[in-house]
Amino acid sequence: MTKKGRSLLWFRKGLRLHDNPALLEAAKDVEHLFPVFCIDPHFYEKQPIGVNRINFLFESLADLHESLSARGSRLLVLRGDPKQILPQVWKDWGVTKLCYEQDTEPYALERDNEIGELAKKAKVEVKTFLSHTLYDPVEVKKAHGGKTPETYKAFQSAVAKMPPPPSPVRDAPEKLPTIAPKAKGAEEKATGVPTLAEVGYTDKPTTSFHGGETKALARLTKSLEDKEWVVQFEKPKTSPAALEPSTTVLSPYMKFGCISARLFYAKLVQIEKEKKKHTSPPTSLVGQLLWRDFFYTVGYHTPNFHHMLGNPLCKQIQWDVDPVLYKAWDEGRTGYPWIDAIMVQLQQQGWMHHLARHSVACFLTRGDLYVSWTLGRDTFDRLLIDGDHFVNNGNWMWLSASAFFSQFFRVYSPITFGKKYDKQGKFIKHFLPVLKDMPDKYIYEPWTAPEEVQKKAKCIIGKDYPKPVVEHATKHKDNLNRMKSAYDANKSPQKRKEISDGFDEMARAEVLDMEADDDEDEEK
Ligand SMILES: Cc1cc2nc3c(=O)[nH]c(=O)nc-3n(C[C@H](O)[C@H](O)[C@H](O)COP(=O)(O)OP(=O)(O)OC[C@H]3O[C@@H](n4cnc5c(N)ncnc54)[C@H](O)[C@@H]3O)c2cc1C
Repeated sequence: MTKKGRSLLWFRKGLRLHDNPALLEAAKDVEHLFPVFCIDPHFYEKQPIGVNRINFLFESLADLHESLSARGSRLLVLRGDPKQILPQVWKDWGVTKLCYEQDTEPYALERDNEIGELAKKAKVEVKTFLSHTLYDPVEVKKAHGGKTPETYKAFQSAVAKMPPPPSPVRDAPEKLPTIAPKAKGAEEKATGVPTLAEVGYTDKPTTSFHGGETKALARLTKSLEDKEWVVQFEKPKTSPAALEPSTTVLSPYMKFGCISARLFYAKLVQIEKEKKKHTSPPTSLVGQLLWRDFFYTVGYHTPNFHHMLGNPLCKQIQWDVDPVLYKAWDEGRTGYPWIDAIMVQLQQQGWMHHLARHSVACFLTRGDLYVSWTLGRDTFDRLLIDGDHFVNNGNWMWLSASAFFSQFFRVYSPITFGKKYDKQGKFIKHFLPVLKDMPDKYIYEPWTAPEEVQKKAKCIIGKDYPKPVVEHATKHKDNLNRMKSAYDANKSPQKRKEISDGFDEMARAEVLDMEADDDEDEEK
């Protein structure tokens, strides 16, 4: 049988050849296959993305290009708005079928709807596949009696009624159809990936985590090597202060789809079966994957999930608009070494442990600074290499006690929490070398060190390292009262509306534009 059609495989997330149903479909029974990635200005012009994250993406694309090349194909990197460039290339290349993995983020839904319409007009067949999550959010809602599961428990009981997550599909064939040799402009586009400079970045990446399916699979294998560690994994028992990460650091690979969630899940379930005795959700590793799916499900079904205003799940809270405090937090200058070291880790590595994220998110919002969670979300979105729409928004709402979690009186101390894991403050000294000679006794509260000690440590507080921007002991108590009033107000629809109406979105935007002019929470 001679193969005739030409298909276009559009990579967006899902930057992998394993467990990629869209790829299998695109490669099936066609003469030529065009694997395409569009560098969409939407993602890096409208909102700044840190150099570590964009570099991680480019490394992932380069890896994909290599793996495709080994199979006789290549990655065609196009630049521009996919709504404009895809119709152009499918016309130029005579494409008859368009395949891609579904993306449920709001921007992607709108974009893909428009592209679907354009394809229909051009008589290009469209085939899409759900392979970024374990479960289909639409099916989960159905299993929950047509209601959105708004708690992890509700999500668990919904998925318990569903068939288990689909097994990963087979790997890409060893030989893929070639791109059509004379397709207009295709050869020039097959140059792989632009350099950082070409897309306007002057800084060099600083993270030690590198993108790509090859690295992702190696990391998965290494993470699961010690089966005892896997079956005994309990997230709250892993250390946020470990310099060698105490969890898998697979999140950036999951974000870009360099690793399949279904493959990760299948491997965990296999190990659990083999070992018999194992920890359980929510704290086990399987539990971590379910958290991800939970946020994807609830986020998909909640309008304005990424805003406070117009978001039915989110408590309306009159957060302070304080550019000075926000910037101090964003730049790691709060004067609390535990908080600042984590923020420096974010800038340098683009990744922090989950409980470290808890600490800084609580500090920015209800704990200390009383600044809006959406500002913290934006900082994370800019700097995290795993910055993920649903997971980031969901966790920020959680930590600010705006949704999902309501025990706002349980506040992380910026002084004692880190100490439980790292008495000597090795983590702090690593990320804040200015404090490296500060005696252990003062490392979490250097402003309490006598002048002589500060001099000896060559770190004068207020000069070499900032004084605390707020006094935790008093501020967190004031904030508790404010949170209590906010929670009371949210019980009345009228008062809730008054808070929303009074919240100044413009002031919030100005903060973003401005150029630098007792302990434990519920742990997951
Ligand atoms: C304020 C805040 C913001 C966050 N923003 C993000 C984000 O933008 N992107 C992101 O991937 N994670 C985010 N997290 C969740 C979590 O901190 C990271 O997923 C985790 O620390 C990644 O490290 P790991 O891969 O070693 O996790 P592991 O513990 O090894 O877990 C395995 C996988 O499970 C998933 N996972 C783990 N914890 C969570 C969780 N709480 N919610 C959802 N999925 C989870 C991740 O895909 C992770 O790779 C955020 C947490 C907080 C508190």
